[in-house]
Amino acid sequence: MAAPMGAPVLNGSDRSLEELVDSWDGEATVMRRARSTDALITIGVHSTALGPAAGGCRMRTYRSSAAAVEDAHRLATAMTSKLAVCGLPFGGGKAVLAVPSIPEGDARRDLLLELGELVESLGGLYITAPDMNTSDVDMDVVAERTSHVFCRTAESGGCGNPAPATAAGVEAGLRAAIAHVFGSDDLDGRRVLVQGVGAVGERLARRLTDDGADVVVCDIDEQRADHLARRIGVRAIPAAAWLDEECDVFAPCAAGGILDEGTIPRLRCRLVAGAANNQLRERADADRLAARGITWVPDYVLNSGGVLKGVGMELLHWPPEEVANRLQQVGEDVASLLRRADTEGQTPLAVAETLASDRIDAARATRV
Ligand SMILES: NC(=O)c1ccc[n+]([C@@H]2O[C@H](COP(=O)([O-])OP(=O)(O)OC[C@H]3O[C@@H](n4cnc5c(N)ncnc54)[C@H](O)[C@@H]3O)[C@@H](O)[C@H]2O)c1
Repeated sequence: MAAPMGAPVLNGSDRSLEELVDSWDGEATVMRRARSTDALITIGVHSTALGPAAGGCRMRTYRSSAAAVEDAHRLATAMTSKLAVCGLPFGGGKAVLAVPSIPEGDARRDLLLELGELVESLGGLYITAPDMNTSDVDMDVVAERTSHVFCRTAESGGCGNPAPATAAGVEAGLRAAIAHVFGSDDLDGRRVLVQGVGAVGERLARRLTDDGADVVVCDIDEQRADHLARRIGVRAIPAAAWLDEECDVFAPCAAGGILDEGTIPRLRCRLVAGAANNQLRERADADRLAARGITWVPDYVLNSGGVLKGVGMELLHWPPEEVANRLQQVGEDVASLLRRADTEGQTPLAVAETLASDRIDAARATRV
């Protein structure tokens, strides 16, 4: 699966496929070589303790099949925690479409149909949705082969693009975290650096600007950041300068793995709260942040708005007002998580992990 020059490739670790499958604590690793294109379809089902495994379908380029499986495992594991913390009756899963380059036209359609067939063959064990490089329009195609899919287009009866709901949930949680750290949720003049102004980051930057925050944006696509900055009247900085920018809040809304032993000592903020999945390179990074006195809101607690809307509307048939309430609830969840972390002298990550595992253990206990 050689990648073309210039395509962003995820390398993964050097572990073999066998090691990855043997060492994962998930329930199932499903792999299928696509018939139509040079692609590997892999689905990680991490846990069905709370219900069928739900989670998005990521399309991207990987160095190897092992790197793709590793990503599916990592993302599925995070979905288990996200859905458990949200209190939703679903487990965690994730699909990865590992492609040499992002397909368009018929090749894309054929690949999505094959994903639909694979999902259908699992009989409801896993329910798919959009993720990186896939959209609600793609989910309409997947739905031609399976009913186990959510976040289809509004025209097809789905909830549409989840990004606006994700951004709304992030803002609610971010305000609660600001109140916790700074003593007031007033955004007026509060400097927030938004890294990545794609589907979620752009919406978050707009919302925060409307509410009076002093927003600074950056993106590896520097033209995108500059355009947005001009349109909403904020400042853009070069993507590489994110560690040099002094701010109250750093809101990562781009890639994962950005917080590690190299970057954490250089952060110039008191709070890190953003939408990006898997922000920590390793678990110990939560302790490194705490040791520096920086409050970090676990990403899967803050970025649950999209899944709350998709699952709520399409799988649990919540009315619109219930969806809106649940998005605001992200703020209350973050506030109570941060309070508990302070009271118990634990990191917010440790508290979120306990919350998730308590819910999963309680569900297992009632089944026995
Ligand atoms: N879309 C959702 O509803 C949703 C839900 C939950 C979590 N997330 C997570 O939030 C993050 C953003 O999602 P999105 O849907 O907005 O993605 P997107 O692809 O629309 O936007 C990502 C943006 O980040 C930029 N970017 C990538 N790497 C960068 C880097 N190193 N520095 C600066 N900018 C960089 C890209 O150029 C792009 O503009 C991802 O980590 C995603 O997994 C998204």
